Amino acid sequence: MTTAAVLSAGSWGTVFASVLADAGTDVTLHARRAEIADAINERHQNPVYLPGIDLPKQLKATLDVEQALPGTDFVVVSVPAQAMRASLTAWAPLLGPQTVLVSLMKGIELDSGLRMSEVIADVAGVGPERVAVVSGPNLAREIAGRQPAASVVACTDEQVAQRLQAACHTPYFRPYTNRDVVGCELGGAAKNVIALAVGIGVGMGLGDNAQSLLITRGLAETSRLGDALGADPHTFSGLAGMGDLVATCSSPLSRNRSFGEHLGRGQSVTEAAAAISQTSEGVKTSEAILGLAHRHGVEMPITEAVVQFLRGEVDLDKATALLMERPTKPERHSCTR
Ligand SMILES: NC(=O)c1ccc[n+]([C@@H]2O[C@H](COP(=O)([O-])OP(=O)(O)OC[C@H]3O[C@@H](n4cnc5c(N)ncnc54)[C@H](O)[C@@H]3O)[C@@H](O)[C@H]2O)c1
Ligand SMILES: O=P(O)(O)OC[C@H](O)CO
Repeated sequence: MTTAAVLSAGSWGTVFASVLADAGTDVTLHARRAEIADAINERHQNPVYLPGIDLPKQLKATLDVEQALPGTDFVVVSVPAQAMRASLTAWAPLLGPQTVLVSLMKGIELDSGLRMSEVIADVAGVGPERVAVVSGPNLAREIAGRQPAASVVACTDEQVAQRLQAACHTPYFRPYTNRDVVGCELGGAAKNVIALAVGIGVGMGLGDNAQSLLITRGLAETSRLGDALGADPHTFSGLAGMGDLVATCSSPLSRNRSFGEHLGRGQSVTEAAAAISQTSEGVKTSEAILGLAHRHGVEMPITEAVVQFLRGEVDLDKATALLMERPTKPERHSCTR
């Protein structure tokens, strides 16, 4: 039987662990709080992150990472992107020599500009063939209700991707494989920034035309950066690109879009963070992506406007003007600079 440990028991970690369990994988979920571990083991619920949702009865939770990790086929990491390096540094000594590490995270490390799979490889000292990524239009609460969804399992080693695909394939969760780890991770991280922008627009009372503008040109600027980073341009029209962008920008379940809505209604970043109270990766990842864009000479005007607004350098009217008053130009294929 395939075995997996999932670190940790937030929204997506809990739901992806449930998917693995429903797929027949033997899963242990690591929780940081006793109330969560006990509720999962005794009542099959995670009352903090997924109140009212019934989890698979075979899903086990533990507070003891030394019990969860040793000897597992997959170690799945699902913590906020900016906390990943420190968390994995503590867990790395417990990893087995064959274990494949799986990132569920959709962020870029702020200080280094590294993607999560790069941070994992760096901290765990493993090659790219032992690091996989799961990314796609996967709003945790819908999947917790076993509503149909698809995703992408990306790894440079196709056989590793296929093993993970089999370990998480259920009647309601359909994973595709892809060898383009760069494109899948960038698509997942950048869509959070665009979802912030769309949410801000919604909060300001802007209509569907403006939302479509941000989504479409957001995909264009993401594809430009992907081109510079060596991603496969086709990835951005797939589930980890356009698919996730549309789901996140359209759904009231998205924390990033909701965070943006609070900002668009005039709340501060601190007030919006308090209102959402869960991970909204786009806030810090916007800075990281803009840093990458500058380093590679890529124009990302929507990301730039989001960053300037979050830094308090421009207000919403000025941010809107920055985007709308840019020089006009032909609409080109999205991955041409
Ligand atoms: N929720 C979703 O629908 C969803 C779907 C796909 C991908 N993701 C991605 O998964 C990642 C995790 O998101 P989430 O929704 O589970 O977030 P969450 O806020 O629901 O849970 C975060 C988890 O990380 C833990 N944590 C928080 N700070 C930590 C720290 N400093 N060190 C170690 N652990 C810490 C928390 O205890 C919690 O278990 C993010 O990168 C997110 O973009 C989320
Ligand atoms: O709630 P968000 O904004 O973190 O988005 C969740 C998932 O990434 C959607 O695929």
